[in-house]
Amino acid sequence: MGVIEVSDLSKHYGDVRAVDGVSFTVDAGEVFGFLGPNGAGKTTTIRTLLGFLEPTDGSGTVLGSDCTDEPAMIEAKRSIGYLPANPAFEESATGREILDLHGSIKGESRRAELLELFDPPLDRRVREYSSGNKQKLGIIQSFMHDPELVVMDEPTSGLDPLMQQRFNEFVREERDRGTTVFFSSHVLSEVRRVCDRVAILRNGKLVTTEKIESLLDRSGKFVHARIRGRVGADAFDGSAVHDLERVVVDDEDGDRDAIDGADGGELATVTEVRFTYTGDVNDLLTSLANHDLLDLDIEEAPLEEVFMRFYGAEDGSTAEERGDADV
Ligand SMILES: Nc1ncnc2c1ncn2[C@@H]1O[C@H](COP(=O)(O)OP(=O)(O)OP(=O)(O)O)[C@@H](O)[C@H]1O
Repeated sequence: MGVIEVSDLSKHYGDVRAVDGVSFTVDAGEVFGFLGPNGAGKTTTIRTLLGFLEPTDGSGTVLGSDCTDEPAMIEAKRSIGYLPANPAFEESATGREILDLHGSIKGESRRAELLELFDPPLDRRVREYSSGNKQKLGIIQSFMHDPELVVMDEPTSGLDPLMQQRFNEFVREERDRGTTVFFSSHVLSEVRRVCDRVAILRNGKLVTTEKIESLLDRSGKFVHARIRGRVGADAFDGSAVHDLERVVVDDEDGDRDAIDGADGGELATVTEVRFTYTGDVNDLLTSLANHDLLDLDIEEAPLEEVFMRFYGAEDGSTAEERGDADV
């Protein structure tokens, strides 16, 4: 049995189908990313699973407890850590008082260790906290009783890049200790570093559940190259190249400074190409090696691109289903 099991779960607010027939399973010891754009239904799913909202239809269990069974959920929550989106701590309390309170209810065996990693100003009142410090307090609060499962709603919002990196390392170590982690995000680059699997939600429906590597393989790389000389549109042709943009910049006035990086005594011409690449990366490097490169960037395609490529249409049909040529 999965640590979280969701079967045909729906939650409607009047006419709004916030969650609409969603099914997935989170296995013990995995880091599972719950991805989707704003308004996709991530928070509603999480709050329903934790028993804060009544499902309209379908079912969910967390650590074996039915999410609609209040006494069972109270018991299960001893072994669950939860970090809501925008945690609402008592504003007049200090961080220390908040941790003391949570510790007295659920336990705090890992408090000191967590405070070494995430260090909010404990003696200040929460109303004076920055959003990043609130988030750090929330992370400590959700892990300090050493739960089996931690559920987090957009955990890195408000954290600076260094803290985000520390959080990612921490989550990987947690997985190695056997903790199951389920967290929502709308940023693929954020989850790709830590997740084993992801589910992608759109308009309340699940569009895919898959291993992060296979999603990244399918979504491809974003390539941006600056090439000395004039390069024809056919130089980067082929079924693995998508959304090719090519700009040729001629330095007709002989003003060499106009083209950054194009040096030498001759008139400079530079071709800039940008495209998404979904083929074998060795083939990409072979074709790039045929050119005199001035600069090259290759990075993971951003989630927005992945959405557009696979789930772009408003009706939820994928480009593949619509038979778009450029897939
Ligand atoms: N209490 C409510 N009453 C009516 N509609 C609601 C309510 N809460 C959420 N919704 C709607 O349900 C849909 C899903 O919202 P939800 O907050 O679950 O999405 P989300 O994926 O968590 O978004 P975000 O990334 O912006 O937090 C949205 O259309 C939202 O407007």
